[in-house]
Amino acid sequence: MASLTPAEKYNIITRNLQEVLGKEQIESILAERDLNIYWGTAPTGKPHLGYFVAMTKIADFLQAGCHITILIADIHAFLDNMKAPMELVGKRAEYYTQLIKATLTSIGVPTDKLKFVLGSSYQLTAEYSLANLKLCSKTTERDAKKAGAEVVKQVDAPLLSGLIYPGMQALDEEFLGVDAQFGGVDQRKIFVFAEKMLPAIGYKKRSHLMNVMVPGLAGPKMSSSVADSKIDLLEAPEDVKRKLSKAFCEEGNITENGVLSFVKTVLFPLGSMNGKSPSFSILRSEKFGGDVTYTVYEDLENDFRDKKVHPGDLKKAVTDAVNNLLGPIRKWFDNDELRQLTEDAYPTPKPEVKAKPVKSNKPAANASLTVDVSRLDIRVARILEAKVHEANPNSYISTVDCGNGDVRTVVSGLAKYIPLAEMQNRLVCAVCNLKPGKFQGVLSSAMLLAGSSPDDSIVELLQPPAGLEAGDLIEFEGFAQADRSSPEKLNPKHLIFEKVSEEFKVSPEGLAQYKDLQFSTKNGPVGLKSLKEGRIR
Ligand SMILES: N[C@@H](Cc1ccc(O)cc1)C(=O)O
Repeated sequence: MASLTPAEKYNIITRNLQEVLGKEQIESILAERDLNIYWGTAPTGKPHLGYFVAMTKIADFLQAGCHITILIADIHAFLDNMKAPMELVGKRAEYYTQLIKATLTSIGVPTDKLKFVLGSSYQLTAEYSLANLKLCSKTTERDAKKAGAEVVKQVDAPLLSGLIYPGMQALDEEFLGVDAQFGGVDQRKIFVFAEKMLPAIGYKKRSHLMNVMVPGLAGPKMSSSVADSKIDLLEAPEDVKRKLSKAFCEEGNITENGVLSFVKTVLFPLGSMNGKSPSFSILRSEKFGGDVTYTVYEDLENDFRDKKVHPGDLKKAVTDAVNNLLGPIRKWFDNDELRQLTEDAYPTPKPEVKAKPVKSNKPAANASLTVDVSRLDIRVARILEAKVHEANPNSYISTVDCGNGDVRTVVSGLAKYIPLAEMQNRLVCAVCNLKPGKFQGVLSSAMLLAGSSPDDSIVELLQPPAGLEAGDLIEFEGFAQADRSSPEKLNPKHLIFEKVSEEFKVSPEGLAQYKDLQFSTKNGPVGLKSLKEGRIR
C-alpha cells in the first residue's frame, strides 16, 4: 500500500460514517502514528445483513493502516437481559467469531491482521474488577440507565446487570488499549458516557466513530419483532427471496422503503470498497425499460421516486445482490463442524410438550356451545403491505403478520373506504381463527376488524395503541380466551363470528367494545381513528 498522508487516512477512516466524536484527537494521533481502534459485538441473536456496514468500515480502517481489535463481548451478551443464556454464550461467541471471519473474507478483507479478543479473557481479572467497582462508585443509577437506554433491552423490572453494562463497555476502551471505539449510532449514549466517565477515574477519554443503522426490510424501523424484517447472514437463497418479496417497498415511495435503504447503506458502500467505483444494476427486459446500472445511489432513488424503477425489479436486483454476497459465507459454514457449532449455539427448539388443559373457571357447560367472544382469537397484527385486488378494485389484498412468524394473506373489502397508503405497515386487530376462505380467487386466512358509522359512509380499521407488536393479545375482561396456541378453527357454517360480532360496537368515546367491555391490550384499549358510535365487523 502506497503510504497515505494523515489526512487521507482520516478521510478513509471516517467516510460513510454518521458521526465522529473527537476528530482533533484522531487527527493528532494520525500525525504521529497509526490508530488503534476496536469494534465490539455481543454474541446474542444471529447476525444479520446489517453487519456488512460494520464490515466495510473495518475494511476501511485496515486500508488506513489502523490496528484493529474485534471484541466478542461474551459477558455483555448475558448482562443484557440474558440475551445469550449463560450455557450458550461460549458457543455463540465461537459462532460470531467464525461468522465475522467468513463475512470479512467474503468481501476481501484479510482477517489475519485483526485481533479477536473475548471479553471474558480480561474482564474477570482483579484489575478490571477493581476499575469496574471504582467506576460504579462514581456513576449514578440514572446516568447508567440513560447510557444503556438504546442498547440494553428495556424491561419492566430492570436487572442490575443492565446498569453495569455501559460502564464495562467504557472500561473496555482502556483495557483494550485503544484510541477510538467504533459502533453503530445506537451506541451513542454509551460513547458519550464513556467520554465523561473514563476521565473521572483517571483514564484517557477516547474518540468515537459511529456508522449508520440499517433499517429493517419490513418498514421504516428495524424491528426484530416484525417477522422476516431481518435477513440472517446464513439465510438460504429461497428465504432471502421470500423475505425480500414480502418487504415493504411501495412504488414511488422513497421515504419508507427498507429495500432502498438497504441498497443505500449496504450495497453502495460495499461496492465502493478498496477504491472501486460502486455500481448496482437492475436487469429487466426491454419491454420494461431494459437494464440500468447506477453508480450513484441518488440516481436510483430519483428513478424509483419517478416510478421509472418498479418495486418488483428492484427487489429482484437486491435479491440477486444479497445472494451473491451471502454465497461465500454459506460455503464457509457448509461443513459438519460449523453446522454442529450453529446447532450448539442456537439449538432448534424442542417441540413443546403439550401442557394438560388447565381447568377453566367458567361453568362446566360444553365450551364449544357457548357463543361468546372467548371463541374468537383476536390479536394485534401488522399489515406489512397491501395492494388492490386485481380482480376487484373494491378489495385489498394484504400481507399480515399475526405474530411469531405467522404471516397471512388477507382479503378485505375496504378499498372504497380506506386509502391504500393507510393500509401500509400499520397495526390492526385481526381475527385469526376463522377457517380460510376464497375471495375472488384469493385465499384469505384472517379478518381485519373495522368499525363503520351507522350509514356506512365511514369505515375505519380498529387501531391498537402504539407500542404493541404483532401477536399481542386482545382480551376482554372476564372472558378467558380460547387456547391461543392452537385455537379452534371456526366453521363458517356455525356463524360464530357473525353472532359474536353483533355484540361489537364503537362506543361514543370512540373505543372498540364487546357488550360494554373494552378490547383491552397490555397498552390500553383499542380505539378508532375518528369514528364515534358504530358497528364493528
Ligand atoms: N454494545 C455493543 C456490544 C459491545 C459490548 C462491549 C463493548 O466493549 C463494545 C461493544 C452492542 O450493542 O452490540
